[in-house]
Amino acid sequence: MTEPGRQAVVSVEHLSKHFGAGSARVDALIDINIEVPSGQVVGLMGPSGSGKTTLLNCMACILEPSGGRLTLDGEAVYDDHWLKADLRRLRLDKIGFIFQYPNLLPFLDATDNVAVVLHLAGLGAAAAHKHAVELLDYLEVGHRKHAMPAQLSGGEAQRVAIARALANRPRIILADEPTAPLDSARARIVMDLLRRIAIDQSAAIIVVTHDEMILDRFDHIYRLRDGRLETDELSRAPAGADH
Ligand SMILES: Nc1ncnc2c1ncn2[C@@H]1O[C@H](COP(=O)(O)OP(=O)(O)OP(=O)(O)O)[C@@H](O)[C@H]1O
Repeated sequence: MTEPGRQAVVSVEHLSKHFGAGSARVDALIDINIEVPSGQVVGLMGPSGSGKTTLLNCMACILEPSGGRLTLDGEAVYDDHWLKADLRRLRLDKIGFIFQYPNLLPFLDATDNVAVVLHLAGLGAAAAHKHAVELLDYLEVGHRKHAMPAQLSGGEAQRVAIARALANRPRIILADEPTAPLDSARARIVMDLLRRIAIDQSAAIIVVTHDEMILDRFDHIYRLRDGRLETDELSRAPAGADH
């Protein structure tokens, strides 16, 4: 929930999404309302088929909602239709993506996996390399900067992927099961890094997860069931308060 006077970085109002029509119609999202302020990491949970990925894809402007409103970083982007012509640009400017598997380029070392994105974003090669090393240090994986993806552990590879997702300094980070392949200790390290990023970058981070071991790492948990948000949203103490 957004505290008074604190602007939501992600605001979803009365959002709906259906697929198909007539007897084949599936109501994947029904009247969803979510607000995520800066500095918060929120979880999106629910059984298989409850609408988590559909909601994440709508927030990412990858999937067009069927109705409602979506505001990202103070900009209205959807109000019963897209309000922005260039959704690709919007994604590049505002959103970082983290996936279940890091999807690193196997023929580039850790540094170049990050630098290539910075270079695509317009930095010169030397500046991209320097900033890539800074990002790897920030993600506490700087000591592996010369390692090839095949030489990285699952947790290290995910941290390199997170460094890559930060290349455009996004205010919004959307993560789809980022800790699924990790053991509990590594999952907690990744979640603690996401928290640090949310605070340092005034970002809003939304994590789809089934991982019960990281529940205490979220500021809020939103639970979906059959396309609806359950009303008994669990409010958690800010992570870090008790450890
Ligand atoms: N492209 C599509 N066409 C038709 N139906 C779809 C499509 N995408 C999703 N659905 C349906 O929408 C509902 C929500 O699916 P969604 O993938 O968002 O669930 P989920 O909670 O992410 O599930 P999981 O945990 O298994 O990934 C499901 O009934 C699914 O079958």
